[in-house]
Amino acid sequence: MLDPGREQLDLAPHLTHAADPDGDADAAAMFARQARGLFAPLPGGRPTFGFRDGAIWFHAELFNHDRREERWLLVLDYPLVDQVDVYLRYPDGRIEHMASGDTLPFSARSIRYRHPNFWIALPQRSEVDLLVRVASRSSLQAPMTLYTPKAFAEMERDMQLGIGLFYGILLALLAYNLVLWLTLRDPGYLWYTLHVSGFGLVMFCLNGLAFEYLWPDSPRLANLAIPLSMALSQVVMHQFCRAFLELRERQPLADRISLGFIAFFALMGLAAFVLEYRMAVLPMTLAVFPGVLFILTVAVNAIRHGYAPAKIFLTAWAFLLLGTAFYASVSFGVLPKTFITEYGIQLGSALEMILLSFALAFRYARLRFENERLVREHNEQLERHVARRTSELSTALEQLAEANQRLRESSRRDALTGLFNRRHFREMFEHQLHDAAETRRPLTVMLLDLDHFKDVNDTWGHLAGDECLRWMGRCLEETLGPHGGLLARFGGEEFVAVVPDVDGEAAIQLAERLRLRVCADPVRYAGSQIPLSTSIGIHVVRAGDGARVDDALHRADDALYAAKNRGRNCVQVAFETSL
Ligand SMILES: Nc1nc2c(ncn2[C@@H]2O[C@H](COP(=O)(O)OP(=O)(O)OP(=O)(O)O)[C@@H](O)[C@H]2O)c(=O)[nH]1
Repeated sequence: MLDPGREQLDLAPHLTHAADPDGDADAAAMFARQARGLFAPLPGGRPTFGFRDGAIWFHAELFNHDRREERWLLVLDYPLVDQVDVYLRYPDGRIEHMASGDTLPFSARSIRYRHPNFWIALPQRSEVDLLVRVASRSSLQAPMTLYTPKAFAEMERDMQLGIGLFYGILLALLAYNLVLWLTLRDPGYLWYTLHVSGFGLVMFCLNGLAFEYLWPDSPRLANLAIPLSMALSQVVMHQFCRAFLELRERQPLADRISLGFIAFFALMGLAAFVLEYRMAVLPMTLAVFPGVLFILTVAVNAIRHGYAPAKIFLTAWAFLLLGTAFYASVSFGVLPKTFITEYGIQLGSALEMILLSFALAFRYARLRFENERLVREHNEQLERHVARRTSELSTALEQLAEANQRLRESSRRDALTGLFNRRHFREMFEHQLHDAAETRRPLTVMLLDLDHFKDVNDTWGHLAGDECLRWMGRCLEETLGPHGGLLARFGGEEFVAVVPDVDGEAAIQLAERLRLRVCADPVRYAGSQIPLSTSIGIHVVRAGDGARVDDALHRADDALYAAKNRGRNCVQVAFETSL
């Protein structure tokens, strides 16, 4: 009864049905069967029959009480039905026939809509017999609704918004992650993009939109697209999980099982070209559930092993499963039909895709941090290594500098007495002469020679002689050192000293003190006491003399020679020297 004010009517409670296993009965025969009362109520009140050969016929008697609405739209709310034939028998015996379904071109439909639909004329206050024949190689379902044009437009408006939102989200995620993949080249993004594409394509086919928009003139492609898109979506879904959860490295056994699923779905996809529709779709549909359970298990396992990105991954999958459970519970009458429950799969999968995109970003960030940490650690290690090497090098350089310094010093010193050697003395003396000339201050040059030193060697031996030379050095340092004297061994048993700022009597007294110091105590060596004496020649260099090193030394040497001639153990001032 289409009462006044009624805008739409779900036909399921009003339908009876009869099976036609061979699918060859015609409308006249079925009208006759119905008249004989051979049509039965729907099993469980639902027009759902699973995979069935042949056809199912449905019957309803329609009576339009509404004065205004004579034109109604009959919609079969299931897009995958192969063939739908609608017969209307009017009171005058006239029978009208219309056909639709995805074995016919899309243009055969009454209005351009993703579900098969038919305009039905229902004259006022007359009884019309509705007979519908449904045949399909996919699951046989025939949920039918009658709409007034206004009710259909309003219902469809809401539906289009929901569908648009769903595919909009999918497309945005697809484009965004495709760009990310092109930029970052992380395979996870590629498999995610393909997963979204595969899933989107399946939904597009199942919604009937692929037939409407992609291949409206190819019923063959519309039928082939379902198993192909299923196979593709499952292959990339498993591949995405493998890549995201890093199964090859983290769970090798699960990785092999995953590869098994991929091989199965890939083969079934190929087989869809040759196998009958049902043979291809049924095994795949059955394999989807263990596949999903498997993914849940490996995700839980990954979390248990401390792989943090798997948490978001699992949450994403939980949303999809929850959405699917909502949808299924409406089908089984457990939950009421609301926006959330009816569009559970779409909502769940949209949330799943969004969360998976977050999961990918999280995983990528984690990989980047891990990389940065490794690089940082490596750099720190390198820096420590370089610092250690640098400190070793600088220590070695310091040691080398010290050794060089020692070497330089030893090259300046006489090994026996520790005084400067002759070569270094000449350099230093030259500087002193120069400074003295500039500052116009005097310098006293003393040349000393041990007396009869040959006898010392001959009597007590060379080692005793060496000890005497060392003693002589000490006497020089003790006596002239405090006066800033430049002291050197001149050669053999000869010594030289240059004392600055000393001249005249002071110079003679200083030399006398030195001479007396040398002969005051005998040198003690190996139980022997060796008496020593020295002769000293003095020359005083004055400012303005213009004296050179050799001149000064010659003069002092002459004085020394004179001291020797005077009988030794005495101090002699050079003749030309003016004290
Ligand atoms: N033990 C020792 N003797 C040295 C060294 N250098 C030179 N002599 C000795 O010093 C002696 C110098 O002797 P002479 O030049 O004859 O002079 P002298 O015996 O000191 O006599 P006068 O100088 O005339 O008093 C030589 O016997 C050299 O062998 C040395 O490094 N060690």
